[in-house]
Amino acid sequence: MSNGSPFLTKICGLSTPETLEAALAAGADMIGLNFHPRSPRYVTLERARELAAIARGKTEIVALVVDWSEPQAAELAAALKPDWFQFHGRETPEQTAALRRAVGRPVMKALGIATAEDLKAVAAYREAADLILLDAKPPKDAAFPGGHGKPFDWALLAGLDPSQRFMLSGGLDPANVAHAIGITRPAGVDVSSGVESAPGVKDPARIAEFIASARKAAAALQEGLTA
Ligand SMILES: O=C(O)c1ccccc1N[C@@H]1O[C@H](COP(=O)(O)O)[C@@H](O)[C@H]1O
Repeated sequence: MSNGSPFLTKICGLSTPETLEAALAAGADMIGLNFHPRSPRYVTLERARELAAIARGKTEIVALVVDWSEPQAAELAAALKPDWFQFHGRETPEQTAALRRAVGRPVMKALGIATAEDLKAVAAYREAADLILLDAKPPKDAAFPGGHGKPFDWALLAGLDPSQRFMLSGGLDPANVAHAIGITRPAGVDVSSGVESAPGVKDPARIAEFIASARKAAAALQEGLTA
């Protein structure tokens, strides 16, 4: 659980003004714009700028990229001016640090978790990234590395250094997010497919339900911790 910092909710892969407005109305702390071309949530720079103009100052704008070079990422930083970058590929700790220097803003680094062994990688990113995002690993034959709506075994996180701040993602949805928060005590939660009616099609009602359920569970946990 985050040590005193506010609990974060992130709705990722928004691609229309209507669903972005739904995320804002529901109180999303972060919204993700997905620049991975093979994703069903992919947005062009033009569309991203349109969405960012609506979102700026109301929520934190996160640009999601996969295995980009430093010049590519710096160019997007200048063109979009997101508040955060999310690196969701195979970026090493050194590449993550170099990318953070290149974009000049906070970064979150996604790490795939399938076994206890995978947790060993987390410590190496502690200095390189501002936030760690623990996600499920993609299926073996997947065309893109995230957004598959599959959870990992949350009990594995009992083996994580308790001082490690992280955001949880992978297969979260309105029905399971409270349970996931209770088990893993994350600093925040990130969702994409769990608030969709079809791949890439966000559902405003599910977005509202997800955020309300996550906030309620985080508040209950916080109360329990401070009582
Ligand atoms: O959502 C995508 O299409 C995507 C594509 C490439 C990299 C990451 C992607 N999404 C991220 O994956 C996790 C989990 O998503 P889900 O809730 O299981 O669908 C989330 O962090 C998204 O930001």
